[in-house]
Amino acid sequence: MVGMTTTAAPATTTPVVGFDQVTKTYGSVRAVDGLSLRLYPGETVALLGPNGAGKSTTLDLLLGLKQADGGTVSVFGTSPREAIVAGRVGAMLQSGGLMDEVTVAELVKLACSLHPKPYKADDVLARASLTQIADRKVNKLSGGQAQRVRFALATAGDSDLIVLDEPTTGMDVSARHAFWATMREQADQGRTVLFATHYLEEADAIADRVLVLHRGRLLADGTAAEIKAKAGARRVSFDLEGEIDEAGLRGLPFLTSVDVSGQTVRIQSSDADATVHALYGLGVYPRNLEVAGLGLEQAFVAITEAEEAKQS
Ligand SMILES: Nc1ncnc2c1ncn2[C@@H]1O[C@H](COP(=O)(O)OP(=O)(O)OP(=O)(O)O)[C@@H](O)[C@H]1O
Repeated sequence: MVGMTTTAAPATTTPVVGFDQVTKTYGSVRAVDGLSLRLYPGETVALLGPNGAGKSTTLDLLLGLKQADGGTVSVFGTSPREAIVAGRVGAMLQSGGLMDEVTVAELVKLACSLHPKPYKADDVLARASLTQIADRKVNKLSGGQAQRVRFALATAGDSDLIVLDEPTTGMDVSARHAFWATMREQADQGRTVLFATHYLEEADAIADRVLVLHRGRLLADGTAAEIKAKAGARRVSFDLEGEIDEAGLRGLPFLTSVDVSGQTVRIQSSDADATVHALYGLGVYPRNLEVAGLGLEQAFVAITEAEEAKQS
């Protein structure tokens, strides 16, 4: 696993979230498998993983919506339930149903009235860009607008931990930007933000720590840069003239993938220097040669595929 996060937390600091050897099974499926992790104040943490990796189950355990079969889950040193009752946790869940027959403003006011440390409803509406549609019935909202209402409910009061399960699904580009700008403000004020996402570019841009889950286990834990470095591979692209000997290219050492499109070749290699050296050995002369590190998305695919290969 990638080395621990760069966030230096003193050993005496009570973690915001503590998972200690946590396991959760559904029948024969181990959704969470001996998971241990600690989150500290002020961290913005992205939880990544392929479908079925256990992200939602992890968040449900953390919110006390599901009980672990083994291990312990603590939030601010107490049980999830106690932390939630104390108003320390705001959450936005993937499939959280919204009451239908009420207006956006009524629903947000209700959430504020239930929060132990509420914000003013008008401020919550404004922050989620809902003021214009405050009088609209919740069942008349578009998918992206409904997401913004869920976001408003998660930020109805002054919580220290904000948990978001795929928060920007369905939001358009400007709604996403506004959403993450607000989340940055929340983190800058010392709150911990934990979000599960399939948008790796969001994780790369927003998170200062990235957790990669796979089959309920933590495969990597570090900054986005550390995760990219862990994948090790590099992208090499170049143009060739004339007929391209694809079979020859596929025989190059250290390759993890080859893609030929027209006269352009894109490869991934775990040792780009050796691969390029061998390329010249084939007697071909690459033009416009570029070597670059992996993006977070490619690194994520490389790490999870390598794990799949190990297990199969
Ligand atoms: N209530 C349930 N009953 C049975 N199996 C479940 C239940 N909830 C989740 N699972 C299984 O547990 C595993 C982890 O599911 P989970 O929803 O936590 O993954 P995820 O990483 O959030 O996936 P996705 O990215 O698709 O949302 C999957 O194999 C899933 O099928």
